[in-house]
Amino acid sequence: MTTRIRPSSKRCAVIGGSGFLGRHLVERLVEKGYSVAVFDIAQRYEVPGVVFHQGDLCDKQALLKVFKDVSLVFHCASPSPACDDRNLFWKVNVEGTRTVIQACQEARVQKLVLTSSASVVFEGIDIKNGKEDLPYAKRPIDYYTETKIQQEKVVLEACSKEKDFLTVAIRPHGIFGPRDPQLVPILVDTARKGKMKFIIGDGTNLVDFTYVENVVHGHILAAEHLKPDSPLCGKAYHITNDEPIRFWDFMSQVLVGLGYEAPRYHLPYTLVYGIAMLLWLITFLLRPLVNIKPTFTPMRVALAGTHHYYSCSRAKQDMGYQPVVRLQEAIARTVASYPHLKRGG
Ligand SMILES: NC(=O)C1=CN([C@@H]2O[C@H](COP(=O)(O)OP(=O)(O)OC[C@H]3O[C@@H](n4cnc5c(N)ncnc54)[C@H](O)[C@@H]3O)[C@@H](O)[C@H]2O)C=CC1
Ligand SMILES: CC(C)=CCC[C@@H](C)[C@H]1CC[C@H]2C3=C(CC[C@]12C)[C@@]1(C)CCC(=O)C[C@@H]1CC3
Repeated sequence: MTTRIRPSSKRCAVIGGSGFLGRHLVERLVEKGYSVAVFDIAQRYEVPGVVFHQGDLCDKQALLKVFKDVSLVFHCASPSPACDDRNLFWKVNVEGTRTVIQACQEARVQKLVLTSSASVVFEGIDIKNGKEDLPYAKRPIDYYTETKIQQEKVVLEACSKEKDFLTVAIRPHGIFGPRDPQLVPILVDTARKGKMKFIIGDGTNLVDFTYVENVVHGHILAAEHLKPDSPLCGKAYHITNDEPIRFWDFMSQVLVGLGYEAPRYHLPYTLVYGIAMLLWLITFLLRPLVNIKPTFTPMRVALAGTHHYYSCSRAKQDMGYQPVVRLQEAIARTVASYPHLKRGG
């Protein structure tokens, strides 16, 4: 009989470690003394001591090479929500995640921490202080959400004390911070095109925007508290800044901080949502001929015009989570990190 020596609990791999969240996670893990391997389809930076492996998470053999002697895997890879490719989402988020689980089990990885999303329960209708027991969206607005739901289910169902394989899902919402390729760049691009003049709805809808360092903190706490006898096994956790803010106040603060004007004129929510649905249908029908990416997708309009904020009391209770950077400080740091996106810059 061969006995396998358990790898140190500080040997981990980060799938999607080249991405926005992944890179912040890698940097913090290194600071905390973890030995880190990154697995991603692209390598975009270098960190001393971190080993990069370029590969597709759908490739089990490639994963197995990286998981050798690893006890903990963070899975924070996904196609961008902006890509509207249903096949790619299913292949990577669902089938690929099944492959990640198989590779973890074959390599005898003990813990898998998935980056899920709070949007798994969002179907365009107000959510106020939503808890983790809300049902999954029955009619997900886009393919990203549809596949994030399946991905989370697959990961949580794989949790097994008998197999010595424990899983947990972190559900962040509206991650922002330095190097984010989505939120601030999309916002500035929209402002530069002169399309940020309008507020969708009455502008009072509250939303969670979560600073990336708080999301990273939640992931590491989850990994460290995930044990056979802990309540975390097979569960999902909201991680937010715990300071819901009006969507349009957040947008205005970032825009004004970067030298752009805040939106002022109101448009009715149902009108804009209807136009976004129509645009989506037209782009869908024209897709064999041209690939157009509209700024106003139904999901974006829903995010901009409804309440969607979540309670993170479960994370506070089970893993002692508290945000480490408050919202105003987080906005100031974020704005300061984008000098090249300033007006006239
Ligand atoms: N950014 C946000 O506001 C939120 C993000 N999330 C989740 O957080 C995770 C990370 O998101 P971000 O860092 O914002 O995205 P990102 O796009 O910056 O990073 C994703 C990374 O995954 C990699 N990747 C994609 N397909 C891959 C494949 N087949 N094999 C290996 N690597 C692959 C990409 O190269 C990229 O480096 C995702 O799972 C996303 O669903 C959840 C809630 C909110
Ligand atoms: C809270 C949350 C889940 C945020 C996720 C990030 C993005 C979905 C947003 C980042 C910039 C936002 C944005 C819009 C929608 C949501 C974002 C893409 C608009 C398109 C909404 C309609 C407008 O008037 C323009 C906005 C530009 C920025």
